[in-house]
Amino acid sequence: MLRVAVPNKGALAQPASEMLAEAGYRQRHEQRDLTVLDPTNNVEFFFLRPKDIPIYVGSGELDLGITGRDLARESGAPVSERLELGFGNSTFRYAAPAGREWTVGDLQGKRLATAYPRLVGQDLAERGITAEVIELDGAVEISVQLGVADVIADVVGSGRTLRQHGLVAFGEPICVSEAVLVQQAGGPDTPAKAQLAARLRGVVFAQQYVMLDYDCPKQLLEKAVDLTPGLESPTIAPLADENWVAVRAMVRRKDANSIMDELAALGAKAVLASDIRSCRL
Ligand SMILES: Nc1ncnc2c1ncn2[C@@H]1O[C@H](COP(=O)(O)OP(=O)(O)OP(=O)(O)O)[C@@H](O)[C@H]1O
Ligand SMILES: O=P(O)(O)OC[C@H]1O[C@H](OP(=O)(O)OP(=O)(O)O)[C@H](O)[C@@H]1O
Ligand SMILES: [Mg+2]
Repeated sequence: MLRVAVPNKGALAQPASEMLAEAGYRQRHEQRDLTVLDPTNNVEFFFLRPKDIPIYVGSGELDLGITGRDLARESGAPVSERLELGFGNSTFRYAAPAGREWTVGDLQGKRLATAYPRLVGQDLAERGITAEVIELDGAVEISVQLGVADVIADVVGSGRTLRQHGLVAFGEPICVSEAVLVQQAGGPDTPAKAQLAARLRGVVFAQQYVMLDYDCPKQLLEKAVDLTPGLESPTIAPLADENWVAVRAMVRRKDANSIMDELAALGAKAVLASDIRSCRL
């Protein structure tokens, strides 16, 4: 039976479970459940703190886990990334009170609060900077206001929390993070691990694309196909009106609207975009 760790709380919990459900796996209905058995797929899911997941996976007790890249690096556990999952996107950055220009050199001798002491310690050491690292568990942005720190290093998503507390980020991000599927570094690969990864890859990929359908006058087909080459090549189907064809092709979600604009300008009609839920390529 494949044993898989899933975040039980926090920013990754819901999207991780939704992605697994989309990939056909049974997920918990009760927020407090710590395990769910999926006998159909021969998988047992363990709902754990995202910070602890690299420890379980790195030790080999669990086969795969979903966590943040930043947390995996912070843990120091021997895990490797198998797949980027495209949610939980954040940067891990230094921040300090707004109102002056900060540079990383200004960190020298400061009191620096963080929930990621290992990542920060490594970064400071690489830069040859000495600072007093104050380890907190969360709500790090408020520590400056409360007087226990001069600067912080923390996760930035939208940047709203920093702004709310009068802080500005500075320096290059220490880590650019997203949710990742991790496995034990150098651990054995098995068909069961590969199957779960392939199913998730199908969902991740599907989320990055939409399916475009449109009607195209035959004489414009070549130009239209240039705009929508699809993965292999687009499907072209005849219409009752022999001067027109129906075209179907996958396009990147981020490009979909501009391609639709161009198709409409070209003379295509009934240009439709629809979601793809999963795929195998
Ligand atoms: N606001 C956010 N936007 C994007 N990603 C985020 C955000 N907050 C956290 N993350 C990411 O989610 C992952 C887990 O962080 P999270 O804050 O959920 O865990 P935690 O701090 O251990 O739990 P909790 O906040 O519930 O105590 C990390 O990889 C982090 O980078
Ligand atoms: O840039 P934003 O979109 O505002 O998000 C960033 C905030 O979100 C996370 O906090 P979380 O809710 O996990 O609380 P925590 O600090 O207690 O972990 C993170 O630690 C930041 O504080
Ligand atoms: Mg948090």
